[in-house]
Amino acid sequence: MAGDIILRVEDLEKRFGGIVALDKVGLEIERGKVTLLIGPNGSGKTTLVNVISGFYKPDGGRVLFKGRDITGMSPHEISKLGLVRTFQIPKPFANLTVLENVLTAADSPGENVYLAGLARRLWLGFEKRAAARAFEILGWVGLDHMWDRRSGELSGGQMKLLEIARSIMKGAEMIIMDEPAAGVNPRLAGSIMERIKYLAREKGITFLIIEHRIGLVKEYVDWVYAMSMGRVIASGKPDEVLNNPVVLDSYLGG
Ligand SMILES: Nc1ncnc2c1ncn2[C@@H]1O[C@H](COP(=O)(O)OP(=O)(O)OP(=O)(O)O)[C@@H](O)[C@H]1O
Repeated sequence: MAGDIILRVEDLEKRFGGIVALDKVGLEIERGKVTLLIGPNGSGKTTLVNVISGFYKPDGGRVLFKGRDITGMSPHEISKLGLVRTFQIPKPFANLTVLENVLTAADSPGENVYLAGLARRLWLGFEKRAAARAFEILGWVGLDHMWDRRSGELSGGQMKLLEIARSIMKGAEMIIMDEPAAGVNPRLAGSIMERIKYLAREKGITFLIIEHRIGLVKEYVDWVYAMSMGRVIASGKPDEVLNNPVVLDSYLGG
């Protein structure tokens, strides 16, 4: 794939006892695109994103983000560099409003501010900027009209959009998402994917998504990687990969 490569994975290996979960996996993700990772159960998709985002240490190979070797860094360090994995919003956060949920994802100005004795003035300035930024991001995901609603009142689909908003507030340039279309009806799944596509096209945010409901998402993605038994078995434009006999066989075999 040509273009600006934001993430490169080289010869990644991960074993669990005798199981080879990743067998020299390599891939390239282009900036500002939506890339879909598919494969039958147990093919290594979750292990791959766990290694990329720092939750597992690989047994071999490298992960390069924006040209920098991030292999073996902690999830927190990786997230600070702009590669963020979304997670379900924790239960206690359901009582916060939509805006508060986005604000809690912001980086505070840090301890030095307090030590400087200028705390209050700087803090207020920070809060004002953070609130303006949070509103802007809520607009991008189409939740700005719900800013003062309790997050617990949101639908499953809106919660997914809130997860994305929190990631962007954290400074994400690339977002890894597990099953954005899971548990939402097909029409809503389409509107979530429409937003993801918009954020990629218009805001330059890169997405890597794992999704089992391929039919619902394929029209919104730019590139597909297919895995089977710990290896990448095909990559290309969605229709090419999804009609590839090797890929179809891997699902039948699984
Ligand atoms: N923590 C672990 N300990 C032991 N084996 C694991 C662990 N995580 C994954 N595996 C094994 O590694 C292989 C790849 O699993 P992985 O969960 O990455 O696949 P997947 O493609 O994400 O599957 P699914 O679509 O079902 O989520 C499987 O054989 C799985 O049993």
